[in-house]
Amino acid sequence: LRMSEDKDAPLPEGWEMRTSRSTGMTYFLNTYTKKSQWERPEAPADPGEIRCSHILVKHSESRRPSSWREETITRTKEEALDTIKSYRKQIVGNDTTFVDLATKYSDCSSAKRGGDLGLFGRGQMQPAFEEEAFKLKVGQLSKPVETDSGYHLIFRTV
Ligand SMILES: O=C(CCc1ccccc1)N[C@H](Cc1nc2ccccc2[nH]1)C(=O)O
Repeated sequence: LRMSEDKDAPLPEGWEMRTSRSTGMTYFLNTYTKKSQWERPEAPADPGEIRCSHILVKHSESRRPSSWREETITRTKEEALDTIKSYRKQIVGNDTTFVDLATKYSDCSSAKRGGDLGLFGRGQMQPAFEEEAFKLKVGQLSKPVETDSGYHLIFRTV
């Protein structure tokens, strides 16, 4: 029995199993394009666009060492990484929420929206950010990600 015939095998990300109302036959729905197919998909559906929130901690070597929070950001890279790691620990430990920390501390204007960056496709965000964001499953929190802006925690929402 080939793996692909294993009816219990989980479907690749972005696909859902449906039953045809008219024939009772099983088909597969691409939750992004809303297109359906009879064949069981073998690869994740390409999301095209995803939606993420992030927390950014800038430092003195950031591309723009300034933000709504601080006119001139002087913390060192090391301090910024330690800070973003402590935020991740607090979130994973349920001591606070991602949105609360983003709103209070993120050095990006998206802080005003709990860190939400809205929907974006490939080619819109800095490469290192995009690469990690598109690896995330919905509901997953990244490890610290470094870009020219500073250190980020990324949370994929859609
Ligand atoms: O570039 C922006 C605005 C990002 C944004 C996109 C969509 C909605 C709201 C904000 N802000 C930068 C900080 C910054 N650098 C980033 C790099 C990758 C993703 C988000 C980032 N945010 C800055 O303020 O220096």
